[in-house]
Amino acid sequence: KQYSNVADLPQSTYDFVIVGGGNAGLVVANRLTENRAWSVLVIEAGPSNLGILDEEVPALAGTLFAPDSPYTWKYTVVPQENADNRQPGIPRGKMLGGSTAINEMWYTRGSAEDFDRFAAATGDKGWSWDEMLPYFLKNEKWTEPADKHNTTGQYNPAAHGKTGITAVSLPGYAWPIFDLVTETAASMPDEFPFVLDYNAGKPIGLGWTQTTINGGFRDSSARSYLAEQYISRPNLHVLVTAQVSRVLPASKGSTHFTKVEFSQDFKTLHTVTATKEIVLSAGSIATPQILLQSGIGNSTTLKRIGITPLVDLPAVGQNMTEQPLLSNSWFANTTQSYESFNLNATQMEIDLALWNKTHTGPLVSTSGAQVAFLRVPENSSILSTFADPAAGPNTPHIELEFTYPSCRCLACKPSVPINRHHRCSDLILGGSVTLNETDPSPWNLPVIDTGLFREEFDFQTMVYAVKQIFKFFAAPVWDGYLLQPLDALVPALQSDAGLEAYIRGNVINNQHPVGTSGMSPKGASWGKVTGIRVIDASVLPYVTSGHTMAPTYAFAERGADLVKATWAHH
Ligand SMILES: Cc1cc2nc3c(=O)[nH]c(=O)nc-3n(C[C@H](O)[C@H](O)[C@H](O)COP(=O)(O)OP(=O)(O)OC[C@H]3O[C@@H](n4cnc5c(N)ncnc54)[C@H](O)[C@@H]3O)c2cc1C
Repeated sequence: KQYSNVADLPQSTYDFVIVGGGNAGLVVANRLTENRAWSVLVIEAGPSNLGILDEEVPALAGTLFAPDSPYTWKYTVVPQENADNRQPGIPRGKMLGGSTAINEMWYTRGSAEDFDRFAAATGDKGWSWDEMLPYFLKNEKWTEPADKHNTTGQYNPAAHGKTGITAVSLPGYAWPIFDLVTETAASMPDEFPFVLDYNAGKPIGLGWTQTTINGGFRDSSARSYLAEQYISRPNLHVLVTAQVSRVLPASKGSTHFTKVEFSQDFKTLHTVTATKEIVLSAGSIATPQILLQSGIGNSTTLKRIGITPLVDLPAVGQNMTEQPLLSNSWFANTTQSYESFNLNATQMEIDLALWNKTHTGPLVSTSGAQVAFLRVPENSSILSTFADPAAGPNTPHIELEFTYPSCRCLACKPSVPINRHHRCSDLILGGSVTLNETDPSPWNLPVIDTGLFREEFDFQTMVYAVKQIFKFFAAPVWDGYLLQPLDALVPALQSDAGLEAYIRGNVINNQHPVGTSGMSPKGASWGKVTGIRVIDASVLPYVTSGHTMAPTYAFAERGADLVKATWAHH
């Protein structure tokens, strides 16, 4: 049952208390309450997802993570010295479903090598590709696209789960650029080979995007793992609009944690007790923030800001890896575009009426339907100068997202630009989440550094990637369709200096931070606490070579199994 007022909660002691009702948290809540003898409380800072139209309609996602959205945390990053000291945003979902309720729904698992590297880093082969694949399948319910088109040759059925909980489907509306992208790739097969299914372990190539869309609706973790048949379980309580400040030890100075402290008005503090475990699933920014506020982190820093250290664990909040993202836009000679409904109220009414009636049409689309996962060439000077940060030879360095013709800024209104994102999916080492030292109040936002382009490999790879995009769109297929580049891109096409300035002046974060509570090697002797487990994207030791929702689902499925195994006989 869902509660919005703490006074209505029927109990103050649960077997498990889960902090954060997002991607991972709701998987864990669902799986633990399969055991009817266990009681579970989820505490979520944001509101319920129900009744929010933008959360239902895939194409309206952009409003959910816009800076003025009520459904995101207002995190900012420190000036990024390798990106013209700009401070690109890093939104995170703040409602039931967490970031799966506001994200762009791309379902990408990463490469098999990414997971084998997790297994090597942790000494736990349970995180390897072969052992994680059953968890991907357990999460996934392969679903036909909204337009029910024939999907033969667009994915590998053998790689997908049919009976899981979260819907995954292929694009459900045919945009005109599909054929142009396919034709261009076919004319450059060495550089843009076709990949039937980038989720089968070897993602390199250009193929069709898979997304968590169910019959035209976004399928967030709230819509799937908290569907009516689950939220109605008597042993599952979900409290919304309640923000957790700390986890508290069983007794003063103890490293066994049993209580969760939270508030609904940022004045009155409440606590609930977990008799078995507290599961922290507040995401890559908030989970380390809560740990630090609770005295788990770098003891020296904690003491300096007046927090009593309980466990010295300097890695908390450190080792963030993220991905740089850059949009490159040209004007296009078409009226069939995202822009038609973004900027034209009448068109939006027509498209929304269609969506309401049939759950089909352009609004079932997320940002793109085709994607290329690529490596910089093995003989390039980049790879001879820098160590290859990828997990292996079948792991991409670059992702090119071919988005629909769109324009999200009014300045572009008279024309219709085609908008392509791409980003390096390599590692940025050294991003961090730390407490605000001048005011470490638990209700304050933490200090975030995503370390954009701190690694020169990332920058050089971005240069290479943009040049590949220029080559792709110079193909004759685009004549007559593609018009001039947007003004910002013009200098980039003219000189290397112009390209560098353009990249540094426009790169942003890709919303995939991980590693801030990264897993230690199995059996590590340091930083031990009992009573708390972290299950969310923050535990991934490195970012995968793709987006982070699918890995988080799979990690949460395995995480839930590990919790179950611990308490199987209690
Ligand atoms: C705008 C955007 C677009 C993205 N696009 C994609 C995409 O297309 N494909 C993809 O794979 N990935 C995408 N991602 C990334 C992906 O969604 C996240 O990596 C993943 O969902 C994170 O899961 P999580 O469980 O760690 O955290 P979240 O899903 O963010 O869940 C954390 C939850 O904890 C709650 N919380 C936080 N602090 C507290 C507190 N103190 N007390 C109580 N509750 C708290 C939050 O409100 C939230 O509900 C995107 C992310 C964003 C933000």
